[in-house]
Amino acid sequence: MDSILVKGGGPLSGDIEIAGAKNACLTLMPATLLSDEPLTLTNAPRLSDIKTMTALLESLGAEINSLQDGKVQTMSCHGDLNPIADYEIVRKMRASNLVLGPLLARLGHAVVSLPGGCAIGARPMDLHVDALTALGAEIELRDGYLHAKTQGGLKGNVHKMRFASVGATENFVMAATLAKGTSVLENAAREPEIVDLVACLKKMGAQIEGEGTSRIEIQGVDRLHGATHPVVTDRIELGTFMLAPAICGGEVTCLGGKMSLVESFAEKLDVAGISVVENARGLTVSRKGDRVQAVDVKTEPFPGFPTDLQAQMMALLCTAEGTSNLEETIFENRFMHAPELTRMGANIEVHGGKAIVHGVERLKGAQVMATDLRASVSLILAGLAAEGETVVSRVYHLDRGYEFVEKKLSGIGAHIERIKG
Ligand SMILES: CC(=O)N[C@H]1[C@@H](OP(=O)(O)OP(=O)(O)OC[C@H]2O[C@@H](n3ccc(=O)[nH]c3=O)[C@H](O)[C@@H]2O)O[C@H](CO)[C@@H](O)[C@@H]1O
Ligand SMILES: C=C(OP(=O)(O)O)C(=O)O
Repeated sequence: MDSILVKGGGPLSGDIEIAGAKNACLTLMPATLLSDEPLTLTNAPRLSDIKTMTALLESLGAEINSLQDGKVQTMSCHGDLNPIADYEIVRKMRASNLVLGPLLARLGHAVVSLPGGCAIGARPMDLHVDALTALGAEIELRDGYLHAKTQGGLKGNVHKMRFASVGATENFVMAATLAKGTSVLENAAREPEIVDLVACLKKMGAQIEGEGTSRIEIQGVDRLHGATHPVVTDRIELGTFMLAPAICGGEVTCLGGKMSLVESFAEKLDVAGISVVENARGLTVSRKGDRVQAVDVKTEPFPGFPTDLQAQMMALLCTAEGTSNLEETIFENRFMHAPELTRMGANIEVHGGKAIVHGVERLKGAQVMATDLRASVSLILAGLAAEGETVVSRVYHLDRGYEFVEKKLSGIGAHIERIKG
């Protein structure tokens, strides 16, 4: 297994390119199951999760061509489809569950293994099951698989979710595009990746209103057609790289970054003493003073502070002046980076879903282990600012969500290399 070696150093400077969003691409790709015409995605990120989704869709009967080194994905589902999403692929990634809604809509039945993914919480499927059941699906769990069927196709209905789940919103919206009549989802998630999915579905001929609000209305159509769609910018990669100059000092421009994608995150950075300026090229980030100031953070569904930036923000706050309180409200087990940061000299207390970070002057390099995707990158960020060398092991999680991370960070002056293992 590969490791990443980071040497703490001075300020960072230059430009860093932000890729298309993993979490948008992982819901846009299954949308190809909804049509027998080709769907082309441009600005796709080059990630292992995209390869996993490619393998999954191919196993279901999709033809996929990866062009321009993976930046363009053309997909077509014109032949017979296999309704069974096998455990061996699905277990690798939570987002595999996003084939359930499209398969049900297109075929009227599907058998999808319960998904795997990062061990950040239990992550059940009940909200997906409830949402699709509201559209007339009959779903039961047998042998670790969700067996779903419909009697004569999906039918439009009004459904209110107990919690604004991102994935359940995506499954409901995709399924409802081909359902008979009108469907309404109340308490829908509002994440930019959902807005991007809807933009693509509309290009494919879907009739949808209200994306980006908590009420999405879908008028079912008989069929969807082909389309070409650019994947929206990855706001989590953006936020992660914004933290590099915040932690190390210097000035970095995140190319293609937009304030509207990271508003609540940038507000917290401002309180911590980090300047973020939007310009024609992206977001330019620099530290205002010598030392970052403590700030309290609570994760929430969009437009609140994203849970996917909590670990990286904790890395920043480890060396802040004062004490920061972090509250994780989305996942019940998402502080696994805290003991690893402690190995580097951080002073962190974790009590259930709350963490108290007492800022220290400096972190020190250490051997640490990445436990999940965002934890991995938080340890790299911490290593960039620490005295000496840090070796982050088990970085396969990292490759799920960050393309060419060593190359991108070296490009702004970081000392980082991959040790093949
Ligand atoms: C591929 C993708 O887009 N992943 C993102 C998506 O994950 P994902 O779509 O899995 O996240 P959800 O919004 O569904 O999950 C949020 C919370 O709801 C719970 N829940 C979810 C579904 C369900 O049926 N029952 C249930 O209880 C989960 O355990 C979790 O505690 O949104 C998360 C929250 O912003 C992000 O961290 C992930 O990066
Ligand atoms: C938790 C994440 O991804 P997934 O939902 O694919 O596990 C993430 O992107 O931080």
